Amino acid sequence: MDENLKRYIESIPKAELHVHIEGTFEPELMFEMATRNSIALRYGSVEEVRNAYRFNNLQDFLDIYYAAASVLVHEEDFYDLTASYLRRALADNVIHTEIFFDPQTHTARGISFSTVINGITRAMEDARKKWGISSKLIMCFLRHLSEASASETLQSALPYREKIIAVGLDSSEKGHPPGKFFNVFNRVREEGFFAVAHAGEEGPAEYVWEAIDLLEAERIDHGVRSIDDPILMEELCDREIPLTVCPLSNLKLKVVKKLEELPVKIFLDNGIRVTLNSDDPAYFGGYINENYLQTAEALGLSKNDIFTLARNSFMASFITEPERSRFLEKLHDFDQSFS
Ligand SMILES: Nc1ncnc2[nH]cnc12
Ligand SMILES: [Zn+2]
Repeated sequence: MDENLKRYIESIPKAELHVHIEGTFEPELMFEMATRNSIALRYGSVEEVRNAYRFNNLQDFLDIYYAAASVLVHEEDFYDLTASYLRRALADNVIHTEIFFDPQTHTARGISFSTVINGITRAMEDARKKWGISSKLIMCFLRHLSEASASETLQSALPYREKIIAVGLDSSEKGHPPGKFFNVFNRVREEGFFAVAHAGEEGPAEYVWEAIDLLEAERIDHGVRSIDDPILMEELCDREIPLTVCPLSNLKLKVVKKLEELPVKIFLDNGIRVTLNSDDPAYFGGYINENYLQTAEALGLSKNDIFTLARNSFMASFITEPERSRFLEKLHDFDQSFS
């Protein structure tokens, strides 16, 4: 790739809107925590762990991802995990990030909700003070579990409502349509949270319709299957509903055979607020800049496309309007002074 474009991608200020904190768990840190918490891992070395990261679909990945999370026990573990992601994101010039966490993965093994959320949010606060990185937290319900379990999780979250900006839906998509969570998402919105949902990753465009019409999701995570439905594409454009696309994730989970198949350029050219994100960077071989670089290379994206993607990331984020103006100003200043 052109050196100038590479430098532009690497240095442009951007927001990350789709990253699972449990998916940033690097094998080195996993071993360190397994040792300090006296938990046996089923792998003997970091290399063995990395070798196991070959997936044929979303479920293959989720099985390993949930197993690895069992090493996270104490508030300090959640703190360290979050701090190390934030440090890494900053190196990619992420100035704002909206982080997912999956409380049910932890509460199901007897870890309290407070341990998880206090560790994560303390690291977010410290990173803001130390490094100036802005962040927000999104709680996800695991869609392979019941709506009743999601409701219980929402109840546990209410004492921490000030720490959570939005509620989402993740895990195994096929066979678990958004409509399964219709009632709990009504409560999510009544309680004042924004709603988001993973949809149209492995599941059909119909699930994207359900997410926007039944759950009233304000942002769709992945959403790449929207390409199959021109009326849905128009709807996403008209209602300004952003998509948080995760290219390396889609490649590693075989949602696409090669990055050239990703409809990112088509979404851009149709005025859809598409953004690029890393999803589970420790598992998929790259943080956000690597996702931008490989996508730009595969799709022949221009500097102007990159600017639009970065601008979309701020337009699609759940920040206040003064914060958005401040970030957009930074973006424009960067673009003006880049040479
Ligand atoms: N790509 C993904 N899809 C659904 N659930 C997830 N949890 C973590 N990564 C995910
Ligand atoms: Zn995801």
